[in-house]
Amino acid sequence: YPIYNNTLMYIHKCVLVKFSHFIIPNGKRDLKPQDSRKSQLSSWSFQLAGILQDVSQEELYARVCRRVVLGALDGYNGTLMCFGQTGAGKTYTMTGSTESYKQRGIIPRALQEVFQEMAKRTDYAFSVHLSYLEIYNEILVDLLSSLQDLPQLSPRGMVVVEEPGRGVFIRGLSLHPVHSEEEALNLLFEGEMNRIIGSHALNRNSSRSHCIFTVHIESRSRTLSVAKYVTSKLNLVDLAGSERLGKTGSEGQMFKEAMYINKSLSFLEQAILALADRRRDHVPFRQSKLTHALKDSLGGNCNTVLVANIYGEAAQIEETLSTLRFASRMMCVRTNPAVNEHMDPAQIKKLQKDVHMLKEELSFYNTLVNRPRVMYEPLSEAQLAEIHSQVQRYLKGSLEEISIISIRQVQAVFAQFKLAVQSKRQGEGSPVSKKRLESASKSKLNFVQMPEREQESQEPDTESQDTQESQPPGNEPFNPEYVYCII
Ligand SMILES: Nc1ncnc2c1ncn2[C@@H]1O[C@H](COP(=O)(O)OP(=O)(O)OP(=O)(O)O)[C@@H](O)[C@H]1O
Repeated sequence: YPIYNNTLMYIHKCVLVKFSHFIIPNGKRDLKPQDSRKSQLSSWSFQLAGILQDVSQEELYARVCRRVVLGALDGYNGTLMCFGQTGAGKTYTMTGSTESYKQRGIIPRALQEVFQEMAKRTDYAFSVHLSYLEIYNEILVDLLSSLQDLPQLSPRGMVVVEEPGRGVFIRGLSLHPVHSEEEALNLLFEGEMNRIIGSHALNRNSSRSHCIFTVHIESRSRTLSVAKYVTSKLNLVDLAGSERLGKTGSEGQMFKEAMYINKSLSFLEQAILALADRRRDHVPFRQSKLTHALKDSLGGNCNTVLVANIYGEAAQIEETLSTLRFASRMMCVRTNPAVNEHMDPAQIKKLQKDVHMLKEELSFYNTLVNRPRVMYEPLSEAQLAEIHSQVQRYLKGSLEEISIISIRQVQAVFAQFKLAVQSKRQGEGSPVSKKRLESASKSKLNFVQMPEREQESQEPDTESQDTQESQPPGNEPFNPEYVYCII
């Protein structure tokens, strides 16, 4: 790819990171910037997932983000993070341009997708909350705090905390329920506005901060009354631009801002290096507010995508190389995405109560129809042995029928038949050992849910069915092929 072409204003803006080969052009010595005398290299290669050159916002979203956003609706945490030098297009990529609808960025598109997809998944009840955090010079700022009636917390009142079962979260950061794309977009714009107002009031540059827009999703099945529910966090991160201190000659407040940014980005890089190194068991997440806030969003069970924004100008080669180096390090971080499932204690209690009530109903019903022997507890060893013996006697013809007393018993009988067929096929013959009997009764579900093809192959043809029907029950020799006809 002809990256260093001075005629290009932006080369495309986004390099995305995962496995593939990205090569900066060979032998373009003339395009090497004047001030990189230290390096004699004129070509570099980086392991990245792909390069997006001059692509539309729509294509970028489809290729890089959609998978992560849909994953969040299934219960996987997701992080989409833009990284790169100042002015390389991170905010454009993440939020987009206000000039036209077509140029909207990842966040508005992700919100649209979340609500559209939720409307399609009618079997689930979703709830969505939003938060918008800014980290400026190691100070946490809630960009949506103005929307709450609660007294405003001072920045010092907000802290990054970790709790078992809840993971990492910011204590004091406001969470806002949203029910439609429109509501969610309003909050995004409110946050953006607060970011600008805050930066004017405090006389600081709004682009010199890290921003984390988080979509918190919770889903519960509407059809199954299970105590299980699923949660996820979709973090959309616009990092502050990296910049060499010497290059801009910044001083005063700008110098301080740049120092904080570089420090936090360097801690981010250290955390990523540690995450990528399997021999390291400690990852220094607590070194900065940024890494601490992103602790469970970089590696672990999270779907993480880094979008590295770069300039296509030769004069920016130092920053471009440093961005790509960072990106290729991120490539080495192994993640193991997993659904965040939780059990709702209140729902568990309710289900236990329901089971208790149903058991009482059943026992009442059994008494009415004079069936007091029915048991609903798992079968004991003695009961399993009795079933084993009954089935053996039935197969030999010495027992005419097995009386049905409960569903559990029917399942254990079925499991016995299955074992008998299997051992006959393997030429082992009966009797079936007690150990196999126990394991068969445990595997009753497998038996009930036999795959269709297996069922088909074990079903006798009509002819043999007829033959079997015409045989008198009782003293005929046991033919396992017919067992499933009985079933
Ligand atoms: N792909 C693009 N197409 C058109 N304009 C773009 C593109 N990328 C960025 N721009 C424009 O370039 C300017 C700088 O981009 P942007 O503010 O997104 O950079 P940034 O990396 O977020 O900078 P900073 O680190 O200072 O926040 C903006 O005016 C933006 O609209």
